[in-house]
Amino acid sequence: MELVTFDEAWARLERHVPATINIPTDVWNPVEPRWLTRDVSAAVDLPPFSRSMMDGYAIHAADLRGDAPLRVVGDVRAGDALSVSVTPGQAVRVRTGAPVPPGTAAVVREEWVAVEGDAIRLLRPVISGESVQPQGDDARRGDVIARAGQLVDGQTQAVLRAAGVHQYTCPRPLAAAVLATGSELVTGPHAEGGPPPGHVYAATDAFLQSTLSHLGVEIAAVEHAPDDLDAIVAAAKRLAAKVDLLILTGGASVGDADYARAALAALDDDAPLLFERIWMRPGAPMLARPTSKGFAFGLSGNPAAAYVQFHTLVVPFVMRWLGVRGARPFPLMAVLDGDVHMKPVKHTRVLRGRLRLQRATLMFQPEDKQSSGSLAGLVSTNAIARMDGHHLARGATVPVAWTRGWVPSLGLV
Ligand SMILES: Nc1nc2c(c(=O)[nH]1)N[C@H]1C(S)=C(S)[C@@H](COP(=O)(O)OP(=O)(O)OC[C@H]3O[C@@H](n4cnc5c(N)ncnc54)[C@H](O)[C@@H]3O)O[C@H]1N2
Ligand code: MOO
Repeated sequence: MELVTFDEAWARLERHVPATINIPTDVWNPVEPRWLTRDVSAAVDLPPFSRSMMDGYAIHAADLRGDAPLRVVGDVRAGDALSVSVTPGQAVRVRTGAPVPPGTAAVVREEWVAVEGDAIRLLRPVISGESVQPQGDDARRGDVIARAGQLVDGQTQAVLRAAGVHQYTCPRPLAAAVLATGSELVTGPHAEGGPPPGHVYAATDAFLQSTLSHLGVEIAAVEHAPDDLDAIVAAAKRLAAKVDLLILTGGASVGDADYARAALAALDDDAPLLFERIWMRPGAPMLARPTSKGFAFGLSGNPAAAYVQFHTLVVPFVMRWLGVRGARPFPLMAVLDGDVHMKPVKHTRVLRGRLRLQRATLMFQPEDKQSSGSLAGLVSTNAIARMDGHHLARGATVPVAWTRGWVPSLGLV
């Protein structure tokens, strides 16, 4: 069976990212993370009118440094339409957020004036433009305010709304299904006294689901199937016809009860398997192929191996699919905090561990246990690191990717 290098596996995936169907999205709906497929321009000036930044008095250019009393001729509140203007010798009371009247050179905050009946007197000179935000100061109508590839979350939506944008364009949300295979899997609530002999509790779909959900992918189904070729093929076909992304786990290796390859091959259309084994450890047995609705992966049964396959290749692939232009495996570099010695193998090793900031340096500390049978460390794992070769000394620089903490990592690709 052909083994491909890690970089070749990514190159093949990159060439097969499905085309997205772009849909208009309403800026007033709460949003899962989305990525823009087109630049967005401001529909109105931001702010839409010149406004006061303080509670105070709008005054004319002729009165910025005078100490003569200024007659207060009007009062404008936030939300009011303007009906007065400011002329020399006059002031208009304004509130924070109110439009400033025509003729305004500055707003003097109310702490800086003495009120004398229906007039005010400046307690200090004011500079031109003080406490006034001009119309279009932040962005002008027609300016590009968010570029294609930009993350849209509540923060971006706030800007789009403020700039009068009602809709933006991003890929249609993806739906995914997970099919966990293995007759040994116990999928219900924990039984008293542990699982039946020879059985294990299903684990992998928990992190697949949560990470995909964080990316805004809808989880349409999570199913389990025993090691039975017909059952797995039937479930895989049914799910692949329904969702954009199908992830099979287990049975990815070469045993006579390993059916992932047959199940993926049986999917309706005749798209090729892009690869079925990678020079990667853990995580060598991994399958990938386009489907008529999208894409399917077969991940290793070992949860730790599946975790590595998922975060190295599936997550950046899905992010590309969602429109994150820069998404790629191991987008960051970190300094290794510990020596790593491994058996010499031809594989690209992927280490699980913890990223943390030490002063201004990102440090990666590998977990003690790196075997594909070790799962317990994932409780504190928040990153993976790439290791080519079998020895790395403390202080070496390694390519890394976050596996948790989506808010920082989304901005970093
Ligand atoms: N003769 C060979 N045997 C194996 C090879 C090989 O090259 N030749 N490759 C090994 C490698 S490397 C890996 S990784 C595993 C992957 O095998 P499968 O994808 O076929 O996985 P399974 O056999 O189905 O399961 C492996 C292991 O993981 C447990 N498991 C499965 N699914 C789950 C789940 N959802 N939650 C928790 N645990 C799960 C399962 O009980 C097994 O213990 O193959 C090697 N074998
Ligand atoms: O590829 Mo396997 O995950 O090394 O055990």
